[in-house]
Amino acid sequence: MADDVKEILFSREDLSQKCRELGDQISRDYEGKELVLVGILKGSVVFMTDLMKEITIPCNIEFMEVSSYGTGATSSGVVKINKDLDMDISGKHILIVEDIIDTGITLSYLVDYLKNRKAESIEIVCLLDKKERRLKDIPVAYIGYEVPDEFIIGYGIDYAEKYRNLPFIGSLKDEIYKK
Ligand SMILES: O=P(O)(O)OC[C@H]1O[C@H](OP(=O)(O)OP(=O)(O)O)[C@H](O)[C@@H]1O
Ligand code: HPA
Ligand SMILES: [Mg+2]
Repeated sequence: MADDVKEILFSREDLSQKCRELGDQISRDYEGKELVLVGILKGSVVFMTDLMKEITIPCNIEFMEVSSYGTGATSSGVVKINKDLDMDISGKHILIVEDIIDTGITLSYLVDYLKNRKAESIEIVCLLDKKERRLKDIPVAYIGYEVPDEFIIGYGIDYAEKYRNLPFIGSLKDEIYKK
């Protein structure tokens, strides 16, 4: 699996430090508010578990499962909701926890989808931002790192369902996905 990595972009240590920084900032910003973290499966699974441990104020956690990439390296453009929220989010402060924003199609669809549920606020924390490829503009309140226009894997993020269990974030060798 590690042989398929072109370059390690963020180490285990970098990522744990980044979660600490984001957790501190979120804890300050949401002090006294009813915070619900909404992890977007599957990609956000590792980021969500690391980030939530660094948040020092009370919060609920929820998950949605959303997909648009399938086994390819480009967005299908069609966002599929495989699992919706379990709780009523009216009056709550929603913080969507996402691993990567690329075209922006997934997050803009999601925010639109959740808009009429009477949440007090809806914001996004996204670990990685691949700015160069953006097709849909969407404001992201908290961003971990900017990444180059490479196919990213590891720390929950897959190519065709593989590499999610790598403990670091890297780019995938071109020959693996540009066939
Ligand atoms: O900004 P976009 O171009 O929409 O891309 C970002 C989305 O793509 C990936 O999800 P994917 O559809 O691969 O599902 P997964 O999280 O289960 O891997 C990633 O986890 C984001 O949700
Ligand atoms: O670079 C990426 N890697 C994996 N999944 C993704 N979904 C959007 N961009 C990416
Ligand atoms: Mg994926």
